[in-house]
Amino acid sequence: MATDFRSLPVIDISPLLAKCDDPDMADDAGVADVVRQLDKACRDAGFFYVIGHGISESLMNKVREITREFFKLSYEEKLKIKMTPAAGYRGYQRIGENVTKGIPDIHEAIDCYREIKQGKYGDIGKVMEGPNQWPENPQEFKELMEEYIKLCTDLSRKILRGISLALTGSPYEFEGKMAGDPFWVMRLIGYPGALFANGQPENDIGCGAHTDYGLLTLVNQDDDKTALQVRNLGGDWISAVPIPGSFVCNIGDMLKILSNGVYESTLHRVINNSPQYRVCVAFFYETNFDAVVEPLDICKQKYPAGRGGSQVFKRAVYGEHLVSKVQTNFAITVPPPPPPPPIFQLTGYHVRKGRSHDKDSYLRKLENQNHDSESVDHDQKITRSYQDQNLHNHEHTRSKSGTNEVIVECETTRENWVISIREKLEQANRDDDRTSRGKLCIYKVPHYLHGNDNKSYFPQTVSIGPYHHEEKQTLSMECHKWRAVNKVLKRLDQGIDVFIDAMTELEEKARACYEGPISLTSNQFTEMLVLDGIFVLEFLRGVSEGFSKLGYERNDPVFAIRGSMHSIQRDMIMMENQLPLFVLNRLLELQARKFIPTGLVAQLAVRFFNPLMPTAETLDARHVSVNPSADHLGDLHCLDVFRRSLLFPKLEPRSLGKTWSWRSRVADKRLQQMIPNVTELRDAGFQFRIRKTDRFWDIKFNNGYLEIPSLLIHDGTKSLFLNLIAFEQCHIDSSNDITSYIIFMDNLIDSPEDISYLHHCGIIEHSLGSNSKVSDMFNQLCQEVVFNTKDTYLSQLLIEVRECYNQNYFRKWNAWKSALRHKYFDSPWAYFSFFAAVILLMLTLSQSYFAAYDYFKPTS
Ligand SMILES: N=C(N)NCCCC[C@H](N)C(=O)O
Ligand SMILES: O=C(O)CCC(=O)C(=O)O
Ligand SMILES: [Fe+2]
Repeated sequence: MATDFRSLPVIDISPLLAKCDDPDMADDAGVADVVRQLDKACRDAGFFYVIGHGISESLMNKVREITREFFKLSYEEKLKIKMTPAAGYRGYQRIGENVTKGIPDIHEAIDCYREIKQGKYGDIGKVMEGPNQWPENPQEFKELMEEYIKLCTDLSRKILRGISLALTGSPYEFEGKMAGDPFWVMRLIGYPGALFANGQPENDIGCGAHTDYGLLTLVNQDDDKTALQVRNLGGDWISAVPIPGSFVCNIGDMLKILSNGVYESTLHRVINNSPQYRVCVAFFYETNFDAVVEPLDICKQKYPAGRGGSQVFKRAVYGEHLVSKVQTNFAITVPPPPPPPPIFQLTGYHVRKGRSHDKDSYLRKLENQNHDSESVDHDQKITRSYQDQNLHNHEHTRSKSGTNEVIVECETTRENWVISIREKLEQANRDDDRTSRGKLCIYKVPHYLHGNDNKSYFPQTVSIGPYHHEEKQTLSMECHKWRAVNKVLKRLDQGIDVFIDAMTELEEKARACYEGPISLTSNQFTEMLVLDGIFVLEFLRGVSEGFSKLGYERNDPVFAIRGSMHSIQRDMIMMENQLPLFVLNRLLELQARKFIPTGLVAQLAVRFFNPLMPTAETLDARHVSVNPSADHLGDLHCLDVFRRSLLFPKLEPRSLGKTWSWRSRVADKRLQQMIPNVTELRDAGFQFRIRKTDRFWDIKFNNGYLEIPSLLIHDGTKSLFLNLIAFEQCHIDSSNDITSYIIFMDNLIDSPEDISYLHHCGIIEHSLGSNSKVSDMFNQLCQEVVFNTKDTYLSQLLIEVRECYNQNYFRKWNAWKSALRHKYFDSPWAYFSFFAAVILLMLTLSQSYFAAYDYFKPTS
């Protein structure tokens, strides 16, 4: 049971070692003293330093140095002993491949395990069978390690004799059937040095909070970097500051069970804040592989004191525990479940111009700087804060003890209980996320909408997603997709497996986003996700960061701002040509090897599609610098992101979901004519004025003036509008704001003259060649659209315009003016006589005035 320790005790175990082959060792005063210290350390912290252990400091150093030498080798070299499930999870694991609580650890490692004779432990053991993979370089690696393992095995057994005594047992409780044939694990670990942001270390989680699995761990760590942290009862992380020549020794899950929870397997983690690469060699001494581990009898009875009844900790089979841990650790076999949402404060990268390369260079550095402590970048502007994972093991089990069923609680404090509940909630959240069906959001354009307009709805250059997979017109782009994947892998110096595995995990969820059956097989679908996803991301990033930064030539036929960019952009916005955003997010995350803020992909997409914006105003800085996590939650795909950015800042929601009423929901164009066209309105005295705003939908009506923001129409606008409308039509949770706007404009525009006048007012700019093309376009846009004329953000405005028009308000005024003009002022003479009459009238009036004045004037 952990306490609120602030430091870890140092125990000189030499008196124990001196006597540890003597069955009566307990009688020795020196041994008794060590045993007392061990007992206290194991109860209070579950962690302690061991000195006087008999393994020479020079051997400890040598083991770390040779490990450091290995990690300095090229990836190519290191991957010669790559860890795979087929190799029994033995061998080299790259940075980020090990996963703790769903989060990739920023370390690389070699795992070695005691050899398992074929078939010795049946199916469970089979998973971990196979010889250890030792590197050829550095030389004598294997010999040195094997000697070290022997010494550590020996030392661990001896320390455990002391711990046996501390639990008031014989010295040999951890021998015989429990641990007489002990399994062991050795993990050689390298943690990249921290990068610095504004002089502050970046706090990469080298290894997330965890407990060790077996009996006892011996940590041999670098002397000059403080990185290992141990969690105390209050939740504070206490650093295990290195003591040269010592081992940091801690208790694993099996010893916790054996001791019936008296000794804690304490939560710990690693954060390397030093700019230098850190090496740690962890030796894990375990029980027998097939041991059924349950509390020792001596512990069942006596511990924990103070509570009635025998309290029995849940039992476990060590081999099963290990295998399940190894498999969830290893990202490649069992991909990490989606992490609990990290809290990100992100400034600087991808978001603001000029710093967009930061993240990429950060990653490159992460891998390159390993051994090069000089290359600390003080120019980073990345700040992050991971949500503290207060995850803690807690077990609450029922077990049979004689005939009485005893409810057992091992963590008694309320705090730990609360922590365990939180952990379960988080786990459920992750499971939910992993298994949940994706939400239907990518539709095929309904036949009634697309008619024969394939060009507007179907990709012409590049197919993204399953609907147009490998269609003839898009085939020539396929080789460029492969080229993009190669480029990414080369940049990351990484294999394709991670991407394939991640997409395999997302397959089901991704499939569920698409409407209707998809003919691709599982492999084809997954391959498509990898290929298309990486391709899309290269474009999004290329536009934001510069294609040359991503390693493409200036004259690349595809990955360049010129070239086929224009048509690719148009294809990538189509409704049938989408990938779920979570697929893109995951792929970007894998490239970043860490979590990226929700919304980063969306921001990249907003930039990428900016040229399609139908406004003359350029994108306001607000659009891209909004807090990424806040504004893009729930984004579905690129078309959805673009649509939302068009509506930014958000329109007030009018009603929940779509309302349905047969009377007002129409697809008949005549009934959709809610207001007259420009010519008619002008005749009725309405006036038009451009409205200065970057919200292109923000139309106002004041005193006879219709104020409309400028609209920029180019040759991609038709397809863009059609796809936006199609999405709003298909997606039940989407508002109909864009459709409303387009129907409104369609109402106004019937003829080229309408366009001509709107252009005259500055409201419409276009590059289609003739006004009639523009009016034709508008007249085709909403042909078959089903639209609720009452459910639009423009409802109020439409009512007012219609009322004014119907009451002839402006027309009456207008009619009066023109009647006057026509009747009385039809010639210059009419004006002349009018003015002559006015002057005569004024003269007459003044004459009358002076006459009256004379009459009444008082005589002086
Ligand atoms: N005991 C061993 N092998 N140490 C490595 C542990 C790293 C934590 C592990 N990923 C976890 O999730 O538990
Ligand atoms: O790197 C360290 O100091 C400890 C590593 C560790 O806790 C582990 O691998 O289990
Ligand atoms: Fe550990």
